Amino acid sequence: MLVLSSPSGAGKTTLSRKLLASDDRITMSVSVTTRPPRPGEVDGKDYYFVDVPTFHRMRDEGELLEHAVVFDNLYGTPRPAVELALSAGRDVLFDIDWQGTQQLGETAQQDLVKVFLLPPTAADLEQRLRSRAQDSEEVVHQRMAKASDEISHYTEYDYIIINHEVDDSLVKLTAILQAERLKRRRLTGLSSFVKGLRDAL
Ligand SMILES: Nc1nc2c(ncn2[C@@H]2O[C@H](COP(=O)(O)OP(=O)(O)O)[C@@H](O)[C@H]2O)c(=O)[nH]1
Ligand SMILES: Nc1ncnc2c1ncn2[C@@H]1O[C@H](COP(=O)(O)OP(=O)(O)O)[C@@H](O)[C@H]1O
Repeated sequence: MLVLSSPSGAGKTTLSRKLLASDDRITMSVSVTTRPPRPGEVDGKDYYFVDVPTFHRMRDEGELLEHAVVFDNLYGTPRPAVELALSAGRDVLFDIDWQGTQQLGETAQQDLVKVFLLPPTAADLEQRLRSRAQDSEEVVHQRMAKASDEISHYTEYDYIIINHEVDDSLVKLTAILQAERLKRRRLTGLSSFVKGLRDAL
């Protein structure tokens, strides 16, 4: 389970799309949210857009692996898709905030790799939020105001990427993923492979 968190606008969505396009062993976890869709966002692809009662029902029936309030909206990770992907041996990428990351860590610390993305400067962050051109001035202000609080959680993450240039950040994220996949405890079938090797020697 690879988690990518950052203050809004640092580039999580952009980097996630690039990783998904370049690695066929990882699946995106599509969250549910009560936030209204932005122009161009597709239901079931970017998010599952639901109303508040539907979100509450999913939460109450245990259908969410984690959930949190972010910028006055509800967000959560549907459990079945994640469990299905993991049991099929796939990796899962999460674009979730620090609250959700903490909740995943409570049950799956060993299976979690946590990456925090930082903007190079405050001015870059503001410019990226504006360049997305999908949020109102008020929403941009609200997100800038929250950025410092979000960033304060960077110490809870395993890896930090300062997102200067997207392709360079992708190289770094891919390196993290490859190294984590090679951790001895994550290599299924390793002991029988080594046994076979040793028996042949
Ligand atoms: N805990 C949690 N956070 C989420 C989830 N989905 C998205 N988020 C976070 O909610 C925040 C706002 O997301 P969004 O409205 O798409 O805005 P953006 O980050 O500016 O693109 C971001 O920090 C996301 O990482 C989720 O399922 N659970
Ligand atoms: N490394 C980067 N350099 C310049 N612009 C970027 C970079 N990464 C993302 N952006 C732009 O910044 C805006 C916000 O990026 P996005 O991926 O939506 O952020 P997040 O998902 O973290 O809120 C988008 O317009 C995106 O094209």
